[in-house]
Amino acid sequence: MKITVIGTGSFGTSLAMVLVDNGHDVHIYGRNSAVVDEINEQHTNVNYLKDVSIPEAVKAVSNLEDSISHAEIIVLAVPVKAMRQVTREVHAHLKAMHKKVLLVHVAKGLELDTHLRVSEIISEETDDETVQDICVLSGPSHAEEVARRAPTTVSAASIGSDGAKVIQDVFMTQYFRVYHNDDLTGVEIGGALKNIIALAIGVLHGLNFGDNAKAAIITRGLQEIARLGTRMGANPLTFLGLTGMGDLIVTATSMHSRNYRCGIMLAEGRSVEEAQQEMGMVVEGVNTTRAAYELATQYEVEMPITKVLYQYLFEDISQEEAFYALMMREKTGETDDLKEALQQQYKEWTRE
Ligand SMILES: NC(=O)C1=CN([C@@H]2O[C@H](COP(=O)(O)OP(=O)(O)OC[C@H]3O[C@@H](n4cnc5c(N)ncnc54)[C@H](OP(=O)(O)O)[C@@H]3O)[C@@H](O)[C@H]2O)C=CC1
Ligand SMILES: O=C(CO)COP(=O)(O)O
Repeated sequence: MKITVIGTGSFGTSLAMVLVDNGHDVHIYGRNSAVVDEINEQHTNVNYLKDVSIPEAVKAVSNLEDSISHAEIIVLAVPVKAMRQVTREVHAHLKAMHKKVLLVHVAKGLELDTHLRVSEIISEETDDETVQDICVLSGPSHAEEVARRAPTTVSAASIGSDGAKVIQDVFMTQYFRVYHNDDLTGVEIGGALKNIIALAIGVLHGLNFGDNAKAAIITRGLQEIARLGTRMGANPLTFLGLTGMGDLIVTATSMHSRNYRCGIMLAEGRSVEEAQQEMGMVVEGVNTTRAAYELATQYEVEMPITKVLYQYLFEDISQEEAFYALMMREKTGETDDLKEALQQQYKEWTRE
């Protein structure tokens, strides 16, 4: 198929490689012409993927209109904060061309202010005349490992009933296994909120709090992700899958993760702005912590780790205060909320 990836960053580049390996005719659009030239001439993208040789079949382009006229499927691989503007531009070109495509995004975060999931942003900026379906591809998939063709598993979900299965076919290769999942909300919430927990674990690592504390934050973090997710309509089981526990493990335990590394930098004394600047790549967990904290307040869901990280990032609470707030909060049962969500889900299944 003819596919255009929008975004010549780390994940966009590695996905373009997967698609070329799978026999597709792939263009990758980048706004930075130096990166576009580097991909076409050197077959590298050193600022985003070190020691990676990009197949010559990946054709980089710097003209958005041309890249869209090429595509039957468009993969949006830009950060959440750019998603609305990029989608708006893509939609305008599609409209002018009287063209309809399948859209798939791979971004992991929530929009600041609106708190929307990425498929909801895309929905707002497109219509049925330009878009067949809106899909997400998400799961434990560090770009650095995908680009060296290391075995990777992800999930696809979509607004319509067909998109996810088309995306499963399009991306699936020997080393990149794709599942489909009918829980779009759960897939997007898991992918977005794991970045908060990875950032928090990075801080713990930097402060040398130890492995017990890391296990606690990963486990309790998954609980609070599931708590908010199920209140937003997600299936609780999704959080035990690739886009929940899977992505949380890969992000909260790996030096590939920008969120984890950003947490370490914060613990070493860098400001949020300095850490993001030094990273040179997107750290979605910062904005998503703010959005999730506000959503938790709106839905009246308890998210103690998200709240403490929010205060650490934006309100300057001390490490001691953060530690005390988590360890000495009111006593609770371990599985109470999740039990309720599972009972609710079970009622839905048995009604069907
Ligand atoms: N890296 C990973 O391992 C994974 C990342 N993701 C998710 O994918 C999304 C993208 O991440 P990733 O590729 O890593 O990010 P990077 O920071 O590596 O790259 C972002 C890319 O988006 C481009 N970009 C930013 N704003 C615009 C814009 N307005 N118009 C066009 N291009 C734009 C940047 O261009 P420029 O170079 O000019 O700044 C850059 O090429 C994130 O939401 C991330 O969470 C998901 C799974 C794995
Ligand atoms: O989502 C990722 C792996 O699945 C990458 O996480 P980071 O954005 O923290 O690097």
